[in-house]
Amino acid sequence: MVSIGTPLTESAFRVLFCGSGELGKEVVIELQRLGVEVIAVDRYERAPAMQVAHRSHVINMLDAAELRRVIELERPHLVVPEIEAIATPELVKLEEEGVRVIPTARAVNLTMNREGIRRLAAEDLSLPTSPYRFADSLENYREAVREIGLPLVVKPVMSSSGKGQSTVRHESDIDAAWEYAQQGGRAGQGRVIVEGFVEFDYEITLLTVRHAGGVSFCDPIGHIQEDGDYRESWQPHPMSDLALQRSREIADKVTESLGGYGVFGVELFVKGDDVYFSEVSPRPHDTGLVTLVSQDLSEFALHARAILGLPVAAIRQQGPSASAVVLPTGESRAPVFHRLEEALAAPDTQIRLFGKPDIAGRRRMGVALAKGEDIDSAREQARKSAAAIKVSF
Ligand SMILES: Nc1ncnc2c1ncn2[C@@H]1O[C@H](COP(=O)(O)OP(=O)(O)OP(=O)(O)O)[C@@H](O)[C@H]1O
Ligand SMILES: NCC(=O)N[C@@H]1O[C@H](COP(=O)([O-])[O-])[C@@H](O)[C@H]1O
Ligand SMILES: [Mg+2]
Repeated sequence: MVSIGTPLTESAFRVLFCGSGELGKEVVIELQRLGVEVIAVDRYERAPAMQVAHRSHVINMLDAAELRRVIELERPHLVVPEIEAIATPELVKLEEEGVRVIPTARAVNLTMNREGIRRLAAEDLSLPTSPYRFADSLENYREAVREIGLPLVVKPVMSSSGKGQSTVRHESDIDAAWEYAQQGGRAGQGRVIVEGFVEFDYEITLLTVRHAGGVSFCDPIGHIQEDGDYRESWQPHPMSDLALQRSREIADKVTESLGGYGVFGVELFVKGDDVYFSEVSPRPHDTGLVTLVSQDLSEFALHARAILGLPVAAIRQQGPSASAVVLPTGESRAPVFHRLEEALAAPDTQIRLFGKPDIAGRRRMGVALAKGEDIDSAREQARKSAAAIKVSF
């Protein structure tokens, strides 16, 4: 039986977020609607989820002692990792001491490092993936490149949103990709994964929900990535029955192995009827922002329900829908968003502005969402709406 008390009293059900970006913000809003007390933690002040939580802490989440201090101070019923860059081995220890980590500390620890999740998927679970090698010196890297062959993709083992990632198509780009990965990784001590380039027809995110009533799949989300970072997503992405069945089998296997309750974003490459596992987020996925308009229960609402141990009886897809990111480049501690009337002029269009407190270079600051007669028109409207938004710095 799940019971929820009263926020800010001794009966409160407390949830602590490690990471407070745009994805966490939407989950926090859903938890607030269920009367949960929410504590938001991140490395900087006024992060998006902090602005809708009951209170917040600013710490270096990669520092094990700091992470432990905040969790012991707040004594949350659940700890919800929202980004990868956390001292996950400390979460494993805390879990052994009785702290509940979503979905599990092992899942968070394995997926924070590309090596952990890739070896689990390819070697333990025998799921199809791109060919891969790991390297932590320029010499080993060059050898890995020779073994895999061009074209290939180089990524720091610890990075996300495409940071430090490059595709190598020509001999002359090999060393530059190593250098770029050295600068782009976080806390990875220079280790990289070298992956054979998969010439896929399309790629999808299969949102998979593990909850008290079993496992549910959302309709597949198609997306476009540039520089390893998402630009547009849409749902439902058309697929053959066989490719969809294989996708669900892969998603079920990998999420079952990771265990726990919550939403997982299973990233898959599809070529014909062949499906390759790429990676998985043990949390809502950025491409799943489209579910804010495409489903009756968004991926954020689903995560909230699942982690609380509540059932998900059905997920209703509500027609062709799309998202397009608002991704400005500039320098500011108080950016301003203009021409919102134009962005919202068309019916069935919404925007989210994340409220990030500053920008230094390129940063995702918002998203446009649209429904349409078909996927093409939904995508066109989402792109138009995102492009209409002008940012001043
Ligand atoms: N082996 C590969 N073959 C072809 N394309 C790839 C390969 N690996 C990555 N990509 C492309 O780069 C994108 C980003 O890669 P990946 O998901 O591994 O990076 P990431 O930094 O973890 O991104 P995010 O955190 O946004 O998921 C993929 O969605 C895909 O478009
Ligand atoms: N692909 C992972 C992803 O989209 N994560 C989302 O971006 C935030 C970091 O944004 P920032 O880099 O602008 O601070 C994270 O907190 C999370 O919400
Ligand atoms: Mg990815």
